[in-house]
Amino acid sequence: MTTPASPPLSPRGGSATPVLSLASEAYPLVKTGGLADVVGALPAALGEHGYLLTTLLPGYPALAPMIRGGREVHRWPDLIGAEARLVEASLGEHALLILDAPALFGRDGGPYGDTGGRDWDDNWRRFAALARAGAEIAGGVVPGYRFPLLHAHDWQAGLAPAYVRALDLPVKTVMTVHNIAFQGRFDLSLFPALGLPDWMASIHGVEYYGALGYLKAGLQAADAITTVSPTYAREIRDPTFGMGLEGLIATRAASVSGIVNGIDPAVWSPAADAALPARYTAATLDDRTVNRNAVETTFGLAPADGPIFTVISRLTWQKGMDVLVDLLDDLVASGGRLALLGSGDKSLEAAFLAAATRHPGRIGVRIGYDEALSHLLQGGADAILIPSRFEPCGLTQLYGLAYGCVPVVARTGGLADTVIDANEAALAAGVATGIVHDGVTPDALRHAIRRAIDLYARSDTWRRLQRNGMAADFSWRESGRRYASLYHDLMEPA
Ligand SMILES: Nc1ncnc2c1ncn2[C@@H]1O[C@H](COP(=O)(O)OP(=O)(O)O[C@H]2O[C@H](CO)[C@@H](O)[C@H](O)[C@H]2O)[C@@H](O)[C@H]1O
Repeated sequence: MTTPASPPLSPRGGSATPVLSLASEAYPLVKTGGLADVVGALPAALGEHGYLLTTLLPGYPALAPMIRGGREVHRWPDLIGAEARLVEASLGEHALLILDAPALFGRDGGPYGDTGGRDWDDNWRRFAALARAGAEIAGGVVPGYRFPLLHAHDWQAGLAPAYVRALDLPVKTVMTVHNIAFQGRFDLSLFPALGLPDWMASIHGVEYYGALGYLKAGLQAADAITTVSPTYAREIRDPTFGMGLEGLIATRAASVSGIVNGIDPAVWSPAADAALPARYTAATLDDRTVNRNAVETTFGLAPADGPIFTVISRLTWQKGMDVLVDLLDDLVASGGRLALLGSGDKSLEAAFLAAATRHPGRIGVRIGYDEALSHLLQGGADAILIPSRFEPCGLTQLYGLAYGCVPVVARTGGLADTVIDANEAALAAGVATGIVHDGVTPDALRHAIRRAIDLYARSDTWRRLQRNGMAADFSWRESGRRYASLYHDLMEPA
């Protein structure tokens, strides 16, 4: 069905085409990972192309001040079993709708689980409510609002395209996969509570290997599917990366595309970063030394000649942290140091802390989540290690490139698409930006770390790597254009 060509109703007026972006996190309001960065940056990226994105977010406690200061525009007495209201708010230029449902979202802990990291038992209800609200809002349930296009991010928004279909709404849908490993699987017995038509309890709807699959539902129902890099878009057709969804992705191949993430220059720019003791550009890279010294002090590293590696990551198997942690004695013996910021699997956290105890002055570990510290590390460390087994796009290598913190990455997903290995040909051609290794094995990673240490010793070559990375364009310009073109094609098919 084609969207009627009626003039778009824009909540802020004007002639921009309204799009509802639906997600469980958005920087700077709530962030547990890269999803938030992307959802937070898309409105500005698409604004340049005539689309006005409004982001619908759950009313977590962190949003309480905005809920208090916002304007109620709708109420649901029973949204998947909970009372809810919709509050209009904004953060600077970023238009927001907040789903205020205290029974679902008004609780301490993270967006998905309690303070101990245990998933909430009712996540199925919380994110079904978010998705149902999103579909209804896009369809026009709230006076003054209608969105001809709904853009759903990850499994938490995955049911939204299914609701659009079930309610037969004149809304086009895009499902973006930031990580196919997280799928939102729940017991099939919960299906009746979702309020979807019976036929959707099948493989053609939300059923998935005898369970409910929220991401699966979105992939099945959406008009278009995107993921966050071209390589990952190809990889997820393969069982190694598709995590059981490869068949569906392959079936829908004509509707799947990969659009690499950009970075938000308002947040990630070494020339204007308030979190850095010294701001710098490619022309003033010597000034980075001040930040490097701050990294040494903060992480208790003793001055030395070799490079300071950093890791800023969830400490998980996906990120290859189990392989890296076993190589740290070698990294130190080869002349490297490490400043790590991360949290995740308890056994990995303990293993990194043990390595720091074994190598005082050479390895510093900060377990936790610290946005400002992540900026200091990008602005002061020499190289960032990202040995991911799979990486849909990856943002920390992009921040590394922009900050002259040379990325050392596995050749997978978006890492393969954004870092050019410093082999002799690429060095000679002046295009190398980092070090890329094949496979996440101890040998491959050890070799990559040693290559980085050797290259670092060739200070002119290292400078060139830094400058090449800093000159590369990972702004949202091109990716924003590609999303805009997708939106356009969906709403006004040729
Ligand atoms: N301890 C810590 N303290 C402070 N900041 C920390 C931190 N640990 C991580 N971060 C920050 O969190 C973000 C993580 O970004 P990634 O691209 O690695 O995404 P992630 O795997 O979460 O998400 C998924 O979605 C994104 C977005 O599409 C994809 O790029 C990615 O491949 C996919 O796995 C970065 O902004 C990083 O600086």
